[in-house]
Amino acid sequence: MPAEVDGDPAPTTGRHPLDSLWRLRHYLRPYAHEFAWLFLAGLAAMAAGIAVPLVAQRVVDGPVARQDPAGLFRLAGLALLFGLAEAVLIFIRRWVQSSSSVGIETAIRADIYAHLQQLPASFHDRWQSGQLLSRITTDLSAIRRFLSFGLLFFVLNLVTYAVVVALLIRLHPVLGLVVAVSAIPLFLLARRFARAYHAASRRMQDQQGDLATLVEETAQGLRTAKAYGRGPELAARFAVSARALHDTAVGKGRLLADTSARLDLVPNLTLGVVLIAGAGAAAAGTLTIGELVAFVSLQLLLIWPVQGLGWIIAGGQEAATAADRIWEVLDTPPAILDAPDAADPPRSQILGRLRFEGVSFKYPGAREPVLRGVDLTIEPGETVALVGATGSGKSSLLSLVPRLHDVTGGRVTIDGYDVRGLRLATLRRLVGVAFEEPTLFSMSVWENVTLGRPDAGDEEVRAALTLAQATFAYDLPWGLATRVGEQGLSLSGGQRQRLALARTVLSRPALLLLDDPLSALDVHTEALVETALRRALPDTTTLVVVHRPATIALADRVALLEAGRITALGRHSDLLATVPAYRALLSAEPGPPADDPTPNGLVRS
Ligand SMILES: Nc1ncnc2c1ncn2[C@@H]1O[C@H](COP(=O)(O)OP(=O)(O)OP(=O)(O)O)[C@@H](O)[C@H]1O
Repeated sequence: MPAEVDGDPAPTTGRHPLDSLWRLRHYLRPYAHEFAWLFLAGLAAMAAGIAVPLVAQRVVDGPVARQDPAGLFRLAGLALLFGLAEAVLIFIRRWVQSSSSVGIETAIRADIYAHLQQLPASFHDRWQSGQLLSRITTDLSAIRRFLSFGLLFFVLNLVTYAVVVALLIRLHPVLGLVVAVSAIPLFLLARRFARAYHAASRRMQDQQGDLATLVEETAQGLRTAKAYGRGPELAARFAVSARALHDTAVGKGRLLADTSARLDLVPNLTLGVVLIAGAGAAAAGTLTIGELVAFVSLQLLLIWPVQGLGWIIAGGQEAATAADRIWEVLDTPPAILDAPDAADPPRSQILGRLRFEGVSFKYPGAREPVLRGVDLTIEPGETVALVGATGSGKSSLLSLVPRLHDVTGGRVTIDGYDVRGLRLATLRRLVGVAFEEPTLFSMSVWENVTLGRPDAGDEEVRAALTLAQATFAYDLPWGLATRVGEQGLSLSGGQRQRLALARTVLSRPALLLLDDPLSALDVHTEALVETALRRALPDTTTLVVVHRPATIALADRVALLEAGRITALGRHSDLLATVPAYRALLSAEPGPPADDPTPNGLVRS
């Protein structure tokens, strides 16, 4: 797959609005039994409900007309029995209903979450987290609500309508046909409403996602906002977004109210016509009083299905647009996957020779490549410092090794294996990465540090913490059991970086990629960590992005990255002596123009 479409949201096609919902049908399969019972119980309850007016007809035309108390009691008992059966069946239906729809919601949520984990970093770069959050919460709730109530009542109400109309036609064909014809305006109204509501639902769900993103950004950036006194601006942005959501919600509510009123009018008008014409027919003797009672009672059974139609269509459209939004995520192909014949070499066979061979890389959608033909070989156990101006592509280069992104040209190899030909799980065990901005999850220090090595023992964890100069963790209120990360104990930037580094080294990778992971430490502590790293991991190949000359000097070699290319490679002291651009970068000296990388006789790429 070309990198340009790597992680792009799936394009929306001109499909029918309900297609997305229909595509979720395989989630119903495990609950097919429960749904079958659900519909059976629903249909049986409906039949019991319809039977009551028919019994009433027998009562009026039979025992009441003949003044037969015994027959009256018999038929009244029968009506009572139908009523009881209806109540029991409704109870069974509700009982079954709750578990299956929640089960389906949970299964879809699990799939979305698993898929999000597989999607490449470029997908997450471009999707707002609030949009993902709203899909996995509110959109799924809309689908659950529709599966619990809407779908069932849609089917039951349709069947009720058809059965009742058939019975009405049997009772009195002309009046029955009047009721049947009333379905035409109902259909037209419902179709118009469905279209308008579909658009409003989608707008509202997108706006909910925007609002969730805003709230998340505000929570994360609260300190910055306060420091710059930007609270009022953020509040104003929030108010605009909240107002838009409010307006859409009100519009949707009014659309539903307006349509419900029109829908309501149809059965009530029909009832009026039937009452007048029915009374005439009864007077003319073409309809018995009992039949008229049954006709009107049956027709009253149609009031709720018609009244509920607006709600059901609204719920169906909300579920359909929610399903659309969910498929936009699920249809995005996970571009970075295991190759079919992916290699899985044992760790003991990997020495750790890292090579970038003519590596080029362009972010999806970007006009210019960030890296253009990078050639660099790092020998097993060697430490190379990667140096370059801000934005020169250092982090991008590192991200290609564990395949957070894939190269768009050339290749990256580890001991001759193209990283794209290694199993992802193997690759990520071989490569340990520590970033400048460390992520600590809302878990204990122990869980955070052992994330890549859940089997690590006390001694190994202690050694990793010592190496990363992170033994402060033992002095936290609950020692390593102290919860950190979001909603956990607040740690300083340097403390977080050292815990993240301990996590990286604990996994004993063959290759260590350190993306300025000690920037928050003082120079002295940084040097302590770097020296300890080299002593404790002598066989580990290390590529480290650093800025301070004292730390750079600890590396075996230094690579200078300029405008997407390695323009100089050699020992720190040699580069200082011979490469003006390098000297300029590490001091306050102005360097040569950016388009004139002059590496002065050192290894050039
Ligand atoms: N996810 C991304 N999507 C698109 N462009 C990106 C992305 N990340 C970085 N870039 C662009 O790629 C270029 C190189 O960024 P990169 O982060 O690799 O530089 P860097 O050398 O590590 O910078 P620094 O020293 O400031 O961390 C920059 O111009 C940046 O705008």
